[in-house]
Formats: sequence, structure tokens, C-alpha cells
Amino acid sequence: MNNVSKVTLGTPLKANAHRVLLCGAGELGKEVVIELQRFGVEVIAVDRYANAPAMQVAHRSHVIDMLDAQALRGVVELEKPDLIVPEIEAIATAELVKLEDEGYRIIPTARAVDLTMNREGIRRLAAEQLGLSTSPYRFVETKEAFVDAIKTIGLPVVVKPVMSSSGKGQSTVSDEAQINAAWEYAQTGGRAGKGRVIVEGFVTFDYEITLLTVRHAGGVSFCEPIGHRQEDGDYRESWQPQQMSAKALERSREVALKITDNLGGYGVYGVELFIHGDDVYFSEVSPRPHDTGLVTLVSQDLSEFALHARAILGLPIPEIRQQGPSASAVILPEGESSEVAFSGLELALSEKDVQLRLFGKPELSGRRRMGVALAKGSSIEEARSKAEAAVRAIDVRL
Ligand SMILES: Nc1ncnc2c1ncn2[C@@H]1O[C@H](COP(=O)(O)OP(=O)(O)OP(=O)(O)O)[C@@H](O)[C@H]1O
Ligand SMILES: NCC(=O)N[C@@H]1O[C@H](COP(=O)([O-])[O-])[C@@H](O)[C@H]1O
Ligand SMILES: [Mg+2]
Repeated sequence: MNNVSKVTLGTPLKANAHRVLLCGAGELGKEVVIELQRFGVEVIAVDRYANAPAMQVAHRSHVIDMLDAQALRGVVELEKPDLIVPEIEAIATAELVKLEDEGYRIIPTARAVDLTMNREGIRRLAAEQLGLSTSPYRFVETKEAFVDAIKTIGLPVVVKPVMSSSGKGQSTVSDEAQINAAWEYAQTGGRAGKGRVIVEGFVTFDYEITLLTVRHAGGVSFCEPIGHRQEDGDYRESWQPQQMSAKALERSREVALKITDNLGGYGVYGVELFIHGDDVYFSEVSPRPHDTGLVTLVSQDLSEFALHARAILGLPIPEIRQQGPSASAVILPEGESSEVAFSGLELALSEKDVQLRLFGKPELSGRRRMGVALAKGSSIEEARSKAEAAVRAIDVRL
């Protein structure tokens, strides 16, 4: 008998199971599910389409429109989970707030999920309430207000639907000729249809990082900073550790602490920051593991997914060990197929310290992240070039 133990995990598929409902079942959720399965947690995965990556490793799944509050409530009331773990932004978060009031536990908190699902909530909290440095910004709803905002902020600007991720609907306007196209793309490219748009002044930065910040029963832990390169608002490669000045790292941790303390709860947060000299600008934060953090599958003893699982279950995280220069590079094919195949795997994996994750997404329509290559090296440069070489070795057949 251990009197200090507060956490008890039962047996999956039995009455005493510890049940987790994962809302969103993509590649990030898939790794979270695998980590939860290692603790014998019963996992139910939910997404908008069947056979989503995390569904393939969960105990069971439901296909619903997660923006439909009634449908979401229906699944929650059917499954009665111990924890509800959002995996994407586009969820009926107001319903999660209600469910939390009724006693359900939302990870990290319903408020954190609600504020971050919409760029307006999190940006106004960070800049206007917490006083963090950000790009200048305006929120607009009409074409006229959009043009006006661009005039006020000045070119170049970055335009994004308030509800979108992975760069969907995002564009950079550097001359007036691009204004119409940026408006149209923001109206059609978001995850939840037409609506409000954020116009941000372009921040000139030396590099950008994701600072994974873990809130857990024993306190707050930071991972080493992850550097990344984005194209079209979507990540292409990431590496860890990103070299930073002591001052910039200290300030980054201060910003991460401020925002995550306010959002609260247990779990991994991905705090996105732009760094210019020793200056740190807050960009946004994910209240969940971050795509650029896929690198931690090889770079840390506990990946961001393992950390998320431990944190949300209330388990300790006494130490996070970074294991040396590491990188990730995405497999991002474009086209149409419902039977994608991958070859060249032997060549990709013939290099030492290289790993692959193929997500098993059932469809490709347009451009979609289907996998990631991971590598360790004696330097960041070597790790990056190994991860990129592995991606180049892979032939995606549509
Ligand atoms: N104001 C800005 N100034 C300069 N670059 C920017 C700005 N806003 C966004 N970017 C660039 O675009 C990338 C994606 O932006 P952002 O993170 O806001 O989009 P997202 O759709 O939320 O992406 P994700 O879901 O992958 O985090 C940033 O990482 C950065 O490289
Ligand atoms: N930047 C957020 C991010 O990377 N989210 C990850 O992508 C999935 C959606 O992929 P899909 O668009 O290919 O379905 C999400 O489910 C999540 O795992
Ligand atoms: Mg981002």
C-alpha cells in the first residue's frame, strides 16, 4: 500500500478503465494514443473522417463533425470519459466549457482550448491582458475593414482566418496586388468556413522557436527550444536544440510561463515565439503537443507525446533528457489518391540514426502531411540533412 498515490489506472475495456476521449485523431494524437496505451488507458478517438491516424491505434472511434455541439455532447455522454483531450483547434469549444462545468475534465482546461481555438481569444489575452510583445494586429470581418487594416498596419502583412491551423487560409501580402487574393484565400481556406480574419504586421525575426512547456503535478518543465522552418504557414522541418543567447532563452521561458500559467491545467503547451536579437515576440500557443515537436520522438528520452500522457494522467516528470542534435522533415505530397503508397523506405532507413513515421492517412487531396523523417546527427546541420535526405529517398505513389 502506498499512501501517497493519488493516481489509479484501471484495466482497459473493463468497468474500472481510465477512459480518454481524444477529439481530433491526426498524427499528433496517434502518438499520444500510443503513449496512453502504454499505461493501459482506454482510448476513444474522434474525428471528422473514418480511419484517421489515431483511430487506427485507439480502442474505438466515432466519426462526427466536432464543430457540432450536439454531436460532440452526444459522444461525450455516450463514452463518459475521465479525460477529454482536444487534438485540433476546430472543435465546438463552447460546449467543452459547458461540459467542464458539468464535471468533465478537459485537457488542459476548457478555457485554454476555447481561447486558442480562435486567434482572437489568445492574441487579445497575450497582448492586451498579459502585455506580451506580439506583431501589430487587427481583426476584421469585411473586405473594407480588411483593406483599411492593411493600410493602418502597413505592408507586408500576414493574413489568417481566425480559426485555422497548419497555414490553411494564410498568406503574406507584400504588395497591393495581392490584397484581393489574400482576402479570398482567408475566406475559403479556414477550417470553419468564412468569417473573421486577423491581419498581422510582418515580424522580422532571426529565427523562430517552439518552446514546449509542460504543466504537470510536480510543476512546470521546459523542453530545449525547437527551431523550425515554415513555408506557406506550415512546418517543413524542425530541429532541437535551437541555439539561443542566454537572454533570449530566459525571456522565452518568461513568456511561456506567463501565458501557460494563465491558461492553466495539466499537459504540454507549444509556445510559438519569434526571436530577433534578444527580443522575443509571442506568436501563438497550442494547448497540446505541437507538430514541430515531432522531432522529440528522437531528440528526447520522453517525447512531447509521452510528456503529455504523463502530465494529463497526473504522473511525475522529474527530468526530461535531450539526447543531442536532432531534426525532423515532413513528407508532404500533393495530389489525389485514396490509396497512397510509399517506396524507397530501405534507402531512407539505410542511414544510421534515422527513423520514419508514416501516419496512415486514408486520403490525399491537395497537399497533406503524410509522414515525417526523424534523424540524429553530430550537429544540427547533419541531423537536418539526414532527415531531408530520408524524405527525398521516399517515393510517394498516388
Ligand atoms: N506576423 C508574422 N510575421 C512573420 N511571420 C509570420 C507571422 N505570422 C505567421 N508567420 C509565419 O507563418 C508561420 C505560421 O503561422 P501561424 O503559426 O500563426 O499559423 P498556423 O496556421 O497557426 O500554423 P500551425 O497550426 O502550424 O501552428 C509562423 O510559424 C511564421 O513562420
Ligand atoms: N499544426 C497543427 C497540426 O499539425 N495538427 C495535426 O494535423 C492533423 C490534421 O491533419 P490533416 O489536415 O492532414 O487532416 C491534426 O489532427 C493534428 O494531428
Ligand atoms: Mg503556428
